[in-house]
Amino acid sequence: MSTKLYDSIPSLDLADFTSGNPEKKKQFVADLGAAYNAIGFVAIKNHGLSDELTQKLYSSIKEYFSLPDSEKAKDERPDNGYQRGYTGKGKEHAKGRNTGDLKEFFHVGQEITENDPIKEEYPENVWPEALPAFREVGLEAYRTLEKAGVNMLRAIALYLGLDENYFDAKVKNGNSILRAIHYFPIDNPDEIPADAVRAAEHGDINLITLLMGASADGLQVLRRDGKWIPITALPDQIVVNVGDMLARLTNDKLKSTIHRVVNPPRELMHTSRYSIPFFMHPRSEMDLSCLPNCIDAENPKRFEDITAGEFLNQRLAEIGLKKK
Ligand SMILES: O=C(O)CCC(=O)C(=O)O
Ligand SMILES: [Fe+2]
Repeated sequence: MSTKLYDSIPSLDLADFTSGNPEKKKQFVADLGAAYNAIGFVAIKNHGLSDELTQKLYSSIKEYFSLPDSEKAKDERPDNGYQRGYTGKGKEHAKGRNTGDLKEFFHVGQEITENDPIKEEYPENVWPEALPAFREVGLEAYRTLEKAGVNMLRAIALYLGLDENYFDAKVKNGNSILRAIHYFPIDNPDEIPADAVRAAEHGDINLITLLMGASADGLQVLRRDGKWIPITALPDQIVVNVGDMLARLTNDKLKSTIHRVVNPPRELMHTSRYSIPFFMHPRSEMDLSCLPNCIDAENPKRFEDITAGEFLNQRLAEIGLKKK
């Protein structure tokens, strides 16, 4: 079967799925499935994030990353695999590489407000002392993106022939992470390793990723024919892509598309780039074994059975954030 090759990623309106019109909802599911089959990425509007919240979040993370590195280092938590707080420049590398990416980032994790034993599993969030306003805006963005993610997973469930609410309980109080990234300025490009890039090619670990700020230049996705396609999303859109956990669950029916962030031209290496992905993770106990209806003679089972928690730990070691 040949699939259509996309020159850009398709745009969809999440309101078509949520507004209660059955025809539009059905079309959204069909379009999403086709796009995920072919390229693994879509741009979404009506995701629930207001311009105001987006602006506030960006201005506070810009302020944070402008602090001296020694100040930000106080927010590092290596003992939990950097799953909360700050991660310093060059610490993370893509799986299969040793050269660190040219980025620093800050993680916000799930805050459990009800009686759920999973609270014990999660490290406390870290809130930068110098930036008290960050907490409220960070958590509001977290909850908004989580809600949009639940709706995307409902559409994905329908596409897969599952119950619409298949993922709901699995992601409730899940281990999702909001990651604010700063691709820092490089004053002298000769001083960095020759093969260092902003984000080397990789697949995301989680179920799906919802990416704010993908409109800035640099993000590219690897098309099935081996060509790199630049992502062009409008400012009011977020980009939503399939991660490795969903690829495993669906036995690659939905593929985790490899992507990267390339360096700007040499004369622009002294400029910053910011982006904020939300990595949607389920609870650690979720079984990622391939769904039986995604396995057949043409598609034999490709992945070993594993839980989400085990898979995450394996991957954190492979990218340099957790000791092996
Ligand atoms: O910065 C971006 O646009 C993408 C970042 C990314 O792919 C990631 O952090 O996994
Ligand atoms: Fe990514």
